Amino acid sequence: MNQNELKASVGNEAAKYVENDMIVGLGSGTTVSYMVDSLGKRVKSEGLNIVCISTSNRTADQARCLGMNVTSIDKVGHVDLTIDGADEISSDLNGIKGGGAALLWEKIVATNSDRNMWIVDESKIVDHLGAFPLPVEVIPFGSQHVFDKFKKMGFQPSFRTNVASALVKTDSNNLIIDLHLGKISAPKELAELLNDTVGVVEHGLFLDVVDKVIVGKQDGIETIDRIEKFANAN
Ligand SMILES: O=C[C@H](O)[C@H](O)[C@H](O)COP(=O)(O)O
Repeated sequence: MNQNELKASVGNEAAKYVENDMIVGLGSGTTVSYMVDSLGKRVKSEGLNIVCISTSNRTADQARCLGMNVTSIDKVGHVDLTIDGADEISSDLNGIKGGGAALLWEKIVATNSDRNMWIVDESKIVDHLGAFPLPVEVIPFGSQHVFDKFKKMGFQPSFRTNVASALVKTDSNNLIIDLHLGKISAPKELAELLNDTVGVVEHGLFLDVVDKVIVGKQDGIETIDRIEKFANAN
C-alpha cells in the first residue's frame, strides 16, 4: 500500500468509532480528510446524527460539503471524541502537530474533548520527537523578536512560507515559526518555555493528550491505547 492508501485505511477505521448523538471533533490534514469522507458517507447512508466541531476552516468546508452539521466549539459544552492526525508520535504517545498550521484550534478542541484519537500512517511513529520541525504559532506583532529569541536559543527557526514565498497565515491570522530541533530530549520543559514566551500563542507539542492511536501499517492496522486513561474511564 502507498502512503495515501494507509491514510485512507486509518481514516475509514476511525470513522467507525463515531456513534449516534455524539459531538465529534474533526481534526485537520490529509489523513483526517479521508476520515471526514468516510464519516460523511455514514451520515448519509445510516442517517447518523452527529454534531461536528472543526479544527480548521478547511475541514469545516469539507464536512459541510458532505452535508454534515458543523457548529462552533463555543456552542457545545464538551466534545465526545476528537479524531485528528499527527506529524510525529513518540513511543510515550506524545506528538507534534501543526504541519498544516492548524495546531491552535486543534489544541483547543483536543483539550475540550473527552477522548482524543490520532490516526497516522506508520511513517509518523518515531523514537523521539523533533525530526519534524516543531510549529509555533505567534502573533504577527513583534514576531521578529520572538524569532530572534529562538535563534539565540539555538532552535534554528524559520518563518513558514507558502509556495509563493508569502508568510503562511493561520485560521486565526497568526504566523508560524518552525523550529528545527532535530531531537527534543525534554518535551515538557520545552513546552513550558514556549508557553512562557510572550508573543507565542500556541505550539505543536501535544503532550499527554491522545488516548488512542490508530496506525496504518503495511501488515495491517495497529491500535495503541494509553492504558491508564482508559483504565480510569472504566
Ligand atoms: O496542522 C495540521 C495538523 O496538525 C495535521 O493533523 C498534521 O499536520 C497531520 O497532517 P497529515 O495527515 O496531512 O500528515
